[in-house]
Amino acid sequence: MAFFSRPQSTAIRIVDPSTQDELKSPPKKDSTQRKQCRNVLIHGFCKFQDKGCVYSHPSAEPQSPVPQSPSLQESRSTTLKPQAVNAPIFVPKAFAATATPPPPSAEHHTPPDTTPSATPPADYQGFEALSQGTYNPYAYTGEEGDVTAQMAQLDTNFYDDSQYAGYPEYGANALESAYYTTAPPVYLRQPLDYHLYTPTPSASFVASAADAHFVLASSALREALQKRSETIRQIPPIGSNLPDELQGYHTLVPLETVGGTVERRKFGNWYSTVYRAIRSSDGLPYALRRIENYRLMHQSAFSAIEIWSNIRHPNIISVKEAFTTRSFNDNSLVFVHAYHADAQTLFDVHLKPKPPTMQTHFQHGRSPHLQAHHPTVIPERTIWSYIVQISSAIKKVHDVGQAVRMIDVSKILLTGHNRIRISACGVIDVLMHDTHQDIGVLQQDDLTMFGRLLFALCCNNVTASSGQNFQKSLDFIGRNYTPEIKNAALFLISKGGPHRSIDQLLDMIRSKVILEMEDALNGNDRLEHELLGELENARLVRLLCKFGFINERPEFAREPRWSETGDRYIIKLFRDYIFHQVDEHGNPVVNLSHVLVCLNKLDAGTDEKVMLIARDEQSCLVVSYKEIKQCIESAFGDLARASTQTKRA
Ligand SMILES: Nc1ncnc2c1ncn2[C@@H]1O[C@H](COP(=O)(O)OP(=O)(O)OP(=O)(O)O)[C@@H](O)[C@H]1O
Repeated sequence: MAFFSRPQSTAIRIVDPSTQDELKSPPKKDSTQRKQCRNVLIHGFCKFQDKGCVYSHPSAEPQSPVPQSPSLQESRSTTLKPQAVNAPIFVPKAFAATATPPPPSAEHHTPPDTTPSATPPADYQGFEALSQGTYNPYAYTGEEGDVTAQMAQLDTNFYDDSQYAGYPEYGANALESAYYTTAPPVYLRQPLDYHLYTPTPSASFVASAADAHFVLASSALREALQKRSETIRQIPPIGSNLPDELQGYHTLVPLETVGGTVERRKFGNWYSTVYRAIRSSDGLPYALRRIENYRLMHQSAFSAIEIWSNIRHPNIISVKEAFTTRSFNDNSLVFVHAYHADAQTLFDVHLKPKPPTMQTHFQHGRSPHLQAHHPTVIPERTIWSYIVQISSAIKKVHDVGQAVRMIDVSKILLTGHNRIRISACGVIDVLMHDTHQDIGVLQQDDLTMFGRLLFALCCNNVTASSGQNFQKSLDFIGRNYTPEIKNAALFLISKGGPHRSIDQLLDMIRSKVILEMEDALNGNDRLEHELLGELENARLVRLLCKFGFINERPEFAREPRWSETGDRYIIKLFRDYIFHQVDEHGNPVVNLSHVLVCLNKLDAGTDEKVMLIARDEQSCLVVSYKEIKQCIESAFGDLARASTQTKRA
């Protein structure tokens, strides 16, 4: 059985190196068997002697004018010398299996023939190409079979096709066609290093440390998203006396303080309360708006909900459904909307009087006493952003022949950084179903309500557009904002004719719409940038899962060969090396950085060596991360194959 095949080489006894004979490196290929390099004959030296030229170079010493690069020298000096540990060369099973290069495949290993009919003699192609700056050592086709074999060997050692089998988009062919179709000939197939974190664009192009108009700075964005998750998982307050279940929704949590001394505002003529609830069928949170004591007279009132449930717009809170219920011990009407965790109304954000602060007086060194909050003027850019977003939402609704009917500071929610959405859509349509009104008139009302909202936001006062405040508010807007804002507010609030439309407003503010689009696209780039940074999060989990599958399988508990020899033994010792280290006092070392460093190196398959010590401390193994990676791939492959065989049987 494949699982139990005995490894070719395993443990090395720890012995005194001086007592051991020096081991010889494997003999190199006899260069005299190869043709002599013509460069040496013609020029007396070959520039490419150490750079891939496969011909023989009899006098090796001073003839190469090209000094060896430090990195090359270094990599040679750091190459494992088996003598150093006085041990035979360790060849793990998986490695040994792939050590013999497979027959060269034309598709992958033969260098593409780039030269058309008038090809210069093969031996001189290198110089020609060099003079043209396109030198490719592997296109030096004098002994193509030899080069191809070398490439095949290199290829096999660097890259194992099977590890990408599950990822068609990472497949070697896909990569080649994606990256190299128009490129000049390649010497080696370079797989995408998908185990490496891809560098994100320079901070000077995508500034993730600072707030963008629609996206917070990277750290603040993460914090906000964490807080949202926390909010979604908040449990209902004890003694809230809410129904356990409501038409397929459970775990109701009120989103506003109710009862006690809290003054309740009315939704039209009715009291309403908003809850977050979890829908049983999909386990997701939704916002439930309950209208208390409302008796629905006609089922046809819900027809508007059907229309609203089909409207999708980034500035409208989507409508899911509506139903009546007696679960609250009254006749309640419930509207279900999309839930946006941590959303706040524009009233709460900008207009609500804030609690008094003492900060100013402390700063001036005077005795602290409470200072009333003075509302701050909302920046013009923010006002324009709100205007464009609300206009866009209104346009969508008017285009489908509906009216929003509720554009108010208490019904527009701030759901993200400068992102607003109109909430409670469809509610008035149901509540006022019996009062028939012309849709054109309702759409004109939308514009007027929009104008009032603009006055309220610019002047920090919900009654800014009312009779006695109107002139003062207009002056205030004139002093604090550009004339364009004032014009837009006047256009919306004025009793225009029936031709006043949202399209006219959009024409007036075209330049601001473009600005908003720029910011939205920049926000998109920022989010892609953030996503790129998170893309490879799963790779260490994948590795740990493989460890979990391989280590200590109970069905092999009585089979010492499963874990005590071969690849599995190396994996077991490596697992000890990562997780089970102890300090000099025998206490466990719990060092997460060590774990992450080891797993990252393992995933990358680096050439760095580690010494793995047997549990009895009588023997050790010196293996590279690359070899351990191959052991894991091989052991996991055995398991994966066995699992599919069982299924087939
Ligand atoms: N879809 C939603 N997703 C998340 N939170 C919401 C949603 N709809 C409303 N809320 C939150 O519920 C709370 C109450 O909303 P509501 O519309 O009742 O506002 P209000 O200021 O209490 O107005 P009202 O006078 O109508 O009671 C607000 O804090 C709002 O942020």
